[in-house]
Amino acid sequence: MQATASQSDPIISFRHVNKIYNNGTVGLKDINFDIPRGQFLVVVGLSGAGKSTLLRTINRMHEISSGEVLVDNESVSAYKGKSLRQLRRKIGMIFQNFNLVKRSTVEKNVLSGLVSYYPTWKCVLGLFSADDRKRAFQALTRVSLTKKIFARADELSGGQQQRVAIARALMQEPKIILADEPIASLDPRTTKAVMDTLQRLNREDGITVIVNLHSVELAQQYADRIVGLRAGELVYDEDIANVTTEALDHVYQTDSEV
Ligand SMILES: Nc1ncnc2c1ncn2[C@@H]1O[C@H](COP(=O)(O)OP(=O)(O)OP(=O)(O)O)[C@@H](O)[C@H]1O
Repeated sequence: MQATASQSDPIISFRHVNKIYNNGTVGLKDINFDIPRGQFLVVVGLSGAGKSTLLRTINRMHEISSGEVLVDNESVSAYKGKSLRQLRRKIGMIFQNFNLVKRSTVEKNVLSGLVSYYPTWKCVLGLFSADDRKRAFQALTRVSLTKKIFARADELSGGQQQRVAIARALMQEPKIILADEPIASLDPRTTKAVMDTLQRLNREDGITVIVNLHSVELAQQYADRIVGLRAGELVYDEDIANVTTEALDHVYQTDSEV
């Protein structure tokens, strides 16, 4: 599938997106908004508000029930097989629990970001080209972790492991990074290192970054724009210049308080 987007088009658009889980739970309710290329967007909201669901509709980890999610002007629902793999290549994803192979080296974990480019057996046997190993080194340079390249992943701190996960995503040369609560299990110092790394990739490489966060303080510190979800609905959407703590508090009211 050929992307036909120009630089001024949004990189992602939500058009009347609804997601109802099989058990009837409403995940998302009539979501409508655009994300411009190169934005650092933070999504906030109470636990269960729909933040993870929203993020996962972008790379089709979750299927939507109705509406449209567009990436580069193409509806992601239309992608199948090879084209779906290509869509997922341009979207890196970072998880709260890092999703590393803990007994493998940092280098092998980073190289596994190429899994959609290599046959699985080559990945399992670790048969990567010298060129790709060079790229893995460069990706680790971007997250300031080259010294740990031959360490086992489980020898690293949580923050370092998350930066390995970011380096792994960089191997895909992503246009978009989705980060689902990337700092939820980290202490304040390592949180800063991870958020600073995401900010650097956004500013220096122009990668569009979308981060789900519980912390309003961090959201205000890093975001270009904050959107807020409550019970699957978009209830807040402001550029950072217009964000006020009082208005954000409204996002965190429970249904009985609204
Ligand atoms: N696989 C699923 N099946 C049924 N309901 C689900 C499923 N995944 C999520 N939900 C429900 O959908 C709603 C939105 O969940 P989601 O995980 O997107 O929220 P969240 O804002 O990311 O929460 P948290 O901050 O706790 O991660 C919640 O009510 C949740 O219980």
